[in-house]
Amino acid sequence: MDTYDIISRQLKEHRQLLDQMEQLIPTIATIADVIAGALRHKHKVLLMGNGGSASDAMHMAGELLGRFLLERHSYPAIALCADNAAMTAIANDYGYENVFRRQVEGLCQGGDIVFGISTSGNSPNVISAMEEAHRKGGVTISLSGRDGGKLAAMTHHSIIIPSPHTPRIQEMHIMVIHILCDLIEKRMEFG
Ligand SMILES: O=C(CO)[C@@H](O)[C@H](O)[C@H](O)[C@H](O)COP(=O)(O)O
Ligand SMILES: [Zn+2]
Repeated sequence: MDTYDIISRQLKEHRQLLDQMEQLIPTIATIADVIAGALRHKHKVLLMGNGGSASDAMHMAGELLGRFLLERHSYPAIALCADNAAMTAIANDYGYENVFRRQVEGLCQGGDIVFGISTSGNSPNVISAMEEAHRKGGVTISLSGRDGGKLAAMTHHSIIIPSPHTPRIQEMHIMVIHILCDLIEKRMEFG
């Protein structure tokens, strides 16, 4: 396959997947309502993911804490993957599987949103953190891909991107995150 074909195939995969996103509109709207409802009741959002999904978690936390498009007050959000000292200490002392679980144990209060991002839906550290979130009374939301894995099956609200390709799943995840931030901001500021 030549370079043109490689690029063209990836653009086509992206376009075809984008066309399938319409079916997720009701779920995206519900999740935006759930997050805005929690923020209105003074709860916070805890986010997590590995690799590219760690970037997505930090990206979303930044949009909520800073702003998306509107001038407004800050919404409380913490990307659990962003604290290098906590991540390395917990990984070193308790194992990588517990890097998010331990932070959820310390930070999550009943009604908080716990938002996990995993393309496979099977990253053990995200799944373990979601189990802890349920114990603490958190409301769990997942973004995944493929068949959703264990993560989609266990979270209260779930969006599964119907693709087997990790990069394509991640491209749709960031789009969903931007749409969520837009809806959350509008619901928070305009009701
Ligand atoms: O960004 C990419 C691939 O596009 C990678 O960094 C990828 O996020 C990592 O391999 C992750 O460890 C994959 O974990 P997950 O999405 O299955 O939870
Ligand atoms: Zn990536």
